[in-house]
Amino acid sequence: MSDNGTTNSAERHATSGTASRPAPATASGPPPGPAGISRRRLLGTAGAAGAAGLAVGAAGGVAGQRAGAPEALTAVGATAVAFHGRHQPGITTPMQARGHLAAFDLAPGSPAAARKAAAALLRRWSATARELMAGRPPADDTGVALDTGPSSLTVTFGFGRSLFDRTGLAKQRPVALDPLPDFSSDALDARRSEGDLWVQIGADDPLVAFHALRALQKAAGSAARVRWQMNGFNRAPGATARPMTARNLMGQVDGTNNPKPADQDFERRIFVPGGGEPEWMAHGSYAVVRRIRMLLDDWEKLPDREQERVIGRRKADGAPLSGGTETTEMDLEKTDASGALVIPATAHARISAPESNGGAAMLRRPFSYHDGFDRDGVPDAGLLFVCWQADPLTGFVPVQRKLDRGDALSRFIRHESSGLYAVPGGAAEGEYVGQRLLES
Ligand SMILES: C=CC1=C(C)c2cc3[nH]c(cc4nc(cc5[nH]c(cc1n2)c(C)c5CCC(=O)O)C(CCC(=O)O)=C4C)c(C)c3C=C
Ligand SMILES: [Fe+2]
Repeated sequence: MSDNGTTNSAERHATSGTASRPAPATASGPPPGPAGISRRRLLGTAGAAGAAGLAVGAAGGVAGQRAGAPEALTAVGATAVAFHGRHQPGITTPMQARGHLAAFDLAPGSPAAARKAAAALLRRWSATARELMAGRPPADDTGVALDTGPSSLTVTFGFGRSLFDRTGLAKQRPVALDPLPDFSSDALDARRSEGDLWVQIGADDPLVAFHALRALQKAAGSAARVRWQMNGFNRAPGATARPMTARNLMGQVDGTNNPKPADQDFERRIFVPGGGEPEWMAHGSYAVVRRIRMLLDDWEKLPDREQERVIGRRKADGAPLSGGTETTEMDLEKTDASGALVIPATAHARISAPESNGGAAMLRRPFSYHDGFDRDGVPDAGLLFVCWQADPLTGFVPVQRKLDRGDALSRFIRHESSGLYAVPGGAAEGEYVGQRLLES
């Protein structure tokens, strides 16, 4: 990261397509002003995000829009992501420090009434998300996020398979929403899976994230009830000296080989094309959501050398066991003096690589979670795995099938819940998310 906040191509390559974010404005460079950050640095940060293809509003202007808010915020608080755009926010946006995932079920009613209620709800939710993402509190505000800027808040909406029958829109249901196959390692809890509507919230401030969750739940009113809800987190912006790929709760560098927005085939792999099927999903994407518990007591007994063989990458820096640095391509053919594969045949990174799956790829954008310890002190912790693709049948499904058959990591994880959601393209100004479906 250079002083003016721009990310050079080598640095961008060295981090996940979604994990890179600016260093805190106060970490280096000229001394900050009394309010914590100079205007030059603030604008530099917004400029860098814009150059990376991310939708960012006028960071410098956000604080001024709120009566009683501080005159200037740090870059963390001031960064705003645009609600309107070709794609919904929260897909290519850098991963945020805090996340909430929630599924809602529509209230019982006739298909016509349910569709009308869903349309009104998405209109209300879109308006709430747009205001909150710009740092403007809703009319009946609880005050939870007063004093903070938008803090890179994003809200993303998706539709589950069950929504289409509930609303009489079965003919509009994408084939891509067909149920995921059963996997032998699944231990799924139906009550924490699927749902008519899905909401993903991310923000770099925990109060901002909770505020959005509560505002959306209240905006649902009697139209929909929370079916399940999960809380997650990632490394806080500025916690590392330079932008670095995230680590998960097993301590691994996780996200290295994600597709990058600069890749030539990124759009094709992650987003449904305009004019694709069905039409209302143009520029949308499909999210697979899995709550994956990590069996940390077992994992942490394994020596680092063995942990590295499970993944196929070094723990310290994420470099492949075949050599080089984090960004060096894996050499899947390399053998040692005894003729054994250096990256074991069962290594997670080998089995999940596009080269092992006919090119199948997905954009992984997870949150870690920790929901406490049981009576014996066993942690309920792991990954809220969220991956994005233009079609789950050519993304998640073939890769998970292969992992299910021979991944060395599977001994240390358990898939406990699952959801598959159609996430429509971004709403244009004056539109709400999903309007093209709900008013078709
Ligand atoms: C079906 C998709 C995947 C699931 C489920 C999954 C779970 C999972 N993964 C890790 C840790 C790592 N995964 C890494 C790479 C990686 N994983 C997947 C897919 C799934 N992972 C892919 C497609 C890739 C990229 C492979 C490649 O192209 O090289 C890595 C290595 C670093 C990286 O590239 O991100 C780690 C570490 C955990 C802990 C986990 C479940 C809890
Ligand atoms: Fe993985």
